[in-house]
Amino acid sequence: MTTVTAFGDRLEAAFAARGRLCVGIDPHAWLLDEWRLPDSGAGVREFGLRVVDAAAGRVGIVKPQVSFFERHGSAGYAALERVLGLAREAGLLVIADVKRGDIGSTVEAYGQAWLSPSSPLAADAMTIYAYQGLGSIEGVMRQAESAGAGLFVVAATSNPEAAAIQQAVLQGSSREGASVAGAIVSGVDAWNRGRDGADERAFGSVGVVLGATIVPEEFGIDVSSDSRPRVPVLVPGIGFQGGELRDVPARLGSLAPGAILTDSRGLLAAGPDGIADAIARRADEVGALDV
Ligand SMILES: O=C(O)c1cc(=O)[nH]c(=O)n1[C@@H]1O[C@H](COP(=O)(O)O)[C@@H](O)[C@H]1O
Repeated sequence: MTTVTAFGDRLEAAFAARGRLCVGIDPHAWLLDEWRLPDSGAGVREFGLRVVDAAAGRVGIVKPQVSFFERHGSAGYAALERVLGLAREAGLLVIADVKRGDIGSTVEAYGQAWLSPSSPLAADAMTIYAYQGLGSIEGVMRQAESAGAGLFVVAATSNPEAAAIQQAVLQGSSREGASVAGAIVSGVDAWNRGRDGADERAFGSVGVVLGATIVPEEFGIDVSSDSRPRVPVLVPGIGFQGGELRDVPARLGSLAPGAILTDSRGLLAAGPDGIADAIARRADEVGALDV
């Protein structure tokens, strides 16, 4: 039987080696234009490969947003397979930003697509939704664990229109009275604490997504209690969406040590000639944060 290294342990190693900046790979049509690349499968492939090249050795984590590849159908998927493969060969931890969610058996099929080591789309982690109930993601959490992969469950997002749903209060369950976002974070935390060897681990393998533009406490998320293993927290929304890097540590409070600061357009807009320097500068800024 082959042993797998837990995603939380691999994340800890990535933090130690390269810090906590994550480079988003989001080939928007306007960025392809600025990068003088065609808006096609070949264009997103070239874009993705160049971003991976610039990220390798400067950061430890990348996050391809698959929607921009899906726009080009099978050619986009072929491009994505290459980008995922190159990123993993370069030693980067790859978070596939796929945002999947459904009944349990279907989520597990998504898990096979994105987390199974034998899949052509294999990544180290994927983003998911638990809006069909925390129970609907239990199977994929187990699947991720056996593959040594990670999951990031969307909890409180960076877009302003999300608050009405994510701040809503649960009724008629064991988490009665908790907000949707709060229940997701505490559910993930409880899952990580219940794993074998949890006591020795710095980080769990299931994380949450909390936008840099929001204040977690306003979403009913407890940021005062220190939990171990720590919950990895994917933090998007810096720069283009108005989130400030310097606000993140105080806002995340006790969750801050798990923070993965992710930036897409704020780096990609530097263009093909400026991307490597932009990544290096942002990595220094992230490294200077008190988390
Ligand atoms: O899960 C995500 O990464 C995510 C969650 C969220 O709350 N907000 C959010 O913007 N994202 C993703 O993070 C990236 C943000 O892109 P930039 O605003 O260009 O840095 C996009 O790929 C979004 O899909």
